[in-house]
Amino acid sequence: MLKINNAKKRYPAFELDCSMEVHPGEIVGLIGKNGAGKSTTFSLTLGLDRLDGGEIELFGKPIQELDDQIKQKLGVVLSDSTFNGNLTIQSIQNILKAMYTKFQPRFFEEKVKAFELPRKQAIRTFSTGMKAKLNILIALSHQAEFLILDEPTSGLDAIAREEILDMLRSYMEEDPDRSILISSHISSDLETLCDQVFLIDQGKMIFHSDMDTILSKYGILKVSPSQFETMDKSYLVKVKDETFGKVCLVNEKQYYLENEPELVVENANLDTLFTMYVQGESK
Ligand SMILES: Nc1ncnc2c1ncn2[C@@H]1O[C@H](COP(=O)(O)OP(=O)(O)OP(=O)(O)O)[C@@H](O)[C@H]1O
Repeated sequence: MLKINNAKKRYPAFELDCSMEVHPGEIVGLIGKNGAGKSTTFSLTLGLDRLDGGEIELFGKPIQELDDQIKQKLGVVLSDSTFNGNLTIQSIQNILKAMYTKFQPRFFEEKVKAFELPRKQAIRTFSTGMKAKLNILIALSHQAEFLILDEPTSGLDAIAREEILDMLRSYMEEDPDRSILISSHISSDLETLCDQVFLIDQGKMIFHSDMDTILSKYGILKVSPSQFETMDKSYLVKVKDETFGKVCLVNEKQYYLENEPELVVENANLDTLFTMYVQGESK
């Protein structure tokens, strides 16, 4: 679906060099703190920015050859993407109908109603949440094979976020070959949705794993300085100083549960893993 091989972008104060893949049937999450390079990766993937090196292939074709046929197969939400603010949902629907051969008017109208979005009001008057809902509806409205979603749930309350995540799950269930690449600041959203997760920091991919491995293997140990001195460090990935001692990220929590019963082993989630990878030190 998508293959990014050492894609490079150089700005005066930032350099991106990243590789990642999205296979058919996968939901892949991209996490990174503000300014890590997520939006730059998305822009390069869509050919909106010029590559300074490396290769990107979408549907098996170099991104430089992105044509209308491929664009029909993509559903996109970009953080700054929106239609002209004077347009209404009514007029946007007409535009989408003309743009996409597989535009689904019934789906679009049903969801507009379900989200209680006004059809005849200029979209510049919409709240952040209303705009976010509209953007995701637009991306889902033409039976795309691949969704590329940069922060699609940003600005949404918990209930609306869950509705969007459910829509994405239904979208995947309709066709096993569909894929999603999604970024979010809200790790819990990605945790319940994604099959694979990539972590980007300062323009580089610093971690990649499938979600099952993260949840089943990774753990957090909170240890005193003396416990840290004596503990087995074979599966220690990152360490961070805290007032009580150290927080340790380990990638074989079962080993510590079985062999170091005096240590408290907590499950790692995407949030803790992200924090430890970005703020922690390697052993
Ligand atoms: N056109 C540009 N010119 C110069 N620097 C840029 C340009 N676009 C992005 N950058 C820089 O590239 C870096 C990465 O930005 P990017 O928007 O990709 O981060 P991000 O991970 O999407 O952040 P956020 O979560 O805040 O949206 C930032 O330091 C940003 O200032």
